[in-house]
Amino acid sequence: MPDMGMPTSVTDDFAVAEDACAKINLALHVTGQRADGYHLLEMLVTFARHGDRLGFAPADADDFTLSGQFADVLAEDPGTNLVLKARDLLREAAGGAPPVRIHLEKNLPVASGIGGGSADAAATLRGLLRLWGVTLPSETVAGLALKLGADVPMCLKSTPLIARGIGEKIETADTLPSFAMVLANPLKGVSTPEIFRRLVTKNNPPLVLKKTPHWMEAIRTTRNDLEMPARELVPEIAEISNMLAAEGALFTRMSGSGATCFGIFETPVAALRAAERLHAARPDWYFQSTETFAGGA
Ligand SMILES: C[C@@](CO)(OP(=O)(O)O)[C@H](O)COP(=O)(O)OP(=O)(O)OC[C@H]1O[C@@H](n2ccc(N)nc2=O)[C@H](O)[C@@H]1O
Ligand SMILES: Nc1ncnc2c1ncn2[C@@H]1O[C@H](COP(=O)(O)OP(=O)(O)O)[C@@H](O)[C@H]1O
Repeated sequence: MPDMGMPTSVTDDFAVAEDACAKINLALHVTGQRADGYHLLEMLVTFARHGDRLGFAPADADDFTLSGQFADVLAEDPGTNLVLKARDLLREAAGGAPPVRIHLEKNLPVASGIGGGSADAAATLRGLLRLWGVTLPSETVAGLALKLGADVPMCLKSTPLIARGIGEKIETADTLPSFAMVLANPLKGVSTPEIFRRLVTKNNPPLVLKKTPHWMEAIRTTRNDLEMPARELVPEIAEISNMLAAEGALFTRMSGSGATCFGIFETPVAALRAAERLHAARPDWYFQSTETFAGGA
């Protein structure tokens, strides 16, 4: 059932717990391409209260367990989980660290444009730094994050921001307000490289945010350049966006490379009611009401 935030979790019993909040690309402009093929991006990004949840505790031997709505997808191949990559990378950077038990409650759909894997990797870095009592320079931690994925440095911050490059050049967006939102996904995984391959124009106009106190106005003038190729690949993206709009969303857009779309609603109650109705109409799809964090907190 849709809810407004983080429910109680099995991870609450762990020595250290961390939220891995969903990343929402409010805007994503593709402005060029690097020599190595990676695309240059300019993004306005915020984070939702809803997300995965991780627990960390001392143990006799390393251990990793999974639970949650979307655990099954990852349970097939736990050894390749980004959580373990983050653990191993941090342990190496710290010059060794004791065994640890990690639990991941997987509430976010996988490969869905809201950066669940990146948020889990970032939460692992934050959680293990705390559990192990390790202090590293912030640039070192940011470097480890970027090694784990382009979105991981942003997820490390989990606060509204503008990111450039491939996501590593970050400035906080301190005046961005909180939004009441419904996340909607037809539960069709989307391959990020495939969406980038389908891009026709790679030198689109940059992200220009009008200096206005009305952020919704500013966001309306921006784009997600990956939405058109994603719609061609997954027709349900158009359908689910129309469903959000029909439920009263003030604004809808796809996040990242999809297929998750978000609808911004007037109030948290309006978002909750919309998610309930959408869930009743399509119980096989994913609808989640949530609120995003305000900047400058
Ligand atoms: C599009 C974004 C926007 O926040 O989010 P998601 O859709 O993943 O949530 C990210 O830039 C996703 O970055 P990242 O997390 O590194 O992408 P991956 O899934 O690892 O896919 C990597 C592949 O996608 C292509 N790729 C990715 C990022 C980028 N800036 N240019 C690219 O061309 C490359 O072919 C690369 O090998
Ligand atoms: N903890 C994790 N959560 C989600 N995906 C993971 C995780 N660890 C590894 N992956 C792999 O990373 C890929 C991208 O996942 P994800 O971060 O959910 O994508 P997106 O950024 O598009 O939402 C998936 O195909 C999955 O196999």
